[in-house]
Amino acid sequence: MTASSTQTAERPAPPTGPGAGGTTDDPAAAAGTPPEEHTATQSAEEQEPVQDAVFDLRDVSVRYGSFVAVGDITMKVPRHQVTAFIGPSGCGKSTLLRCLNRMNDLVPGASVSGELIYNGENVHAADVDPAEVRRRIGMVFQKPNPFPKSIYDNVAFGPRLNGFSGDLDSLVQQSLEQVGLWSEVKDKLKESGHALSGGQQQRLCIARAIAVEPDVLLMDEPCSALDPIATLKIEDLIHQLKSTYSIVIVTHNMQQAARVSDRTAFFSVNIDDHQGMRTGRLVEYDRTTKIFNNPAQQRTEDYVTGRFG
Ligand SMILES: Nc1ncnc2c1ncn2[C@@H]1O[C@H](COP(=O)(O)OP(=O)(O)OP(=O)(O)O)[C@@H](O)[C@H]1O
Repeated sequence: MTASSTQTAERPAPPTGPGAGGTTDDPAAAAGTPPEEHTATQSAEEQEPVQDAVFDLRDVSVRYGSFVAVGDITMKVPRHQVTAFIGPSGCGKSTLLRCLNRMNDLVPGASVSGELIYNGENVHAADVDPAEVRRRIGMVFQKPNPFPKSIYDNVAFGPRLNGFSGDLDSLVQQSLEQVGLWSEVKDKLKESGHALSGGQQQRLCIARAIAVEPDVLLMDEPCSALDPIATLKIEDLIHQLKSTYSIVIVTHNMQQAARVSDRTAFFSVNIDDHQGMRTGRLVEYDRTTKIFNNPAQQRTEDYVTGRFG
């Protein structure tokens, strides 16, 4: 039995959660629209403590110009576990994810306030090199994006850039083995990465990310362009990789969040009374079993049971 199927058996699928088939007094929720302006949020003290945190976010807000896309996020992300970010479209999941490795610095007009501590260091401090942050905190995107290079060169690209002086062939092999791709590609390493299937391309991108020996992997909807079989392979891979890396994944697929993650952060959108600004807020953050089986916030329950979003 695979790791992911074990998890699936232990964790009920989201639609069987506590609110499924239940009633609500909120007409907006009953109508399937989110009662955005009334979103209650969990206080930092109510969050399940994280003993060993790789990230410690303290009142982090992210703006595009004057627009606050996501506001006042306080949470600790555990080391060597999988943390899922879930929530309706536009609540700031990807924005927050991209801030963790300063990828959002590349977006014109984007700015961050608050403290985003990674292994005890503020990643936005003046003396921190964003390129080094991105080497230690790798990223895998929604759409597989191999470079227009050979399979070998895709994996070797980062180590070469970093001046890797060890045995590159071994490193490429190990990285491809870690993502379960070696046996499928070992006889065609010189062929283009684009000649692989979508699922293989995504595993190649993960191999490329881990070849530079990062500490953290950020994954932004890594399976949304894949078929169910390729998706299961990536989910199995995520289970294996978490013993080596801390992983944060954005997903729209709640069953996937339930299957792969140890902790889940549910975000939603609040509408500012005066300006009508739609700002993403962290509604609830806890162990995944709690979020899907017994959430503290009504809005979380409405979301995970499919009542809105
Ligand atoms: N480059 C940008 N410039 C201005 N606003 C942006 C930019 N990128 C995102 N936004 C806005 O920030 C808010 C959060 O967007 P983000 O993509 O982070 O949300 P999300 O929860 O990941 O959404 P989805 O699930 O649809 O991908 C949205 O209102 C979005 O329109």
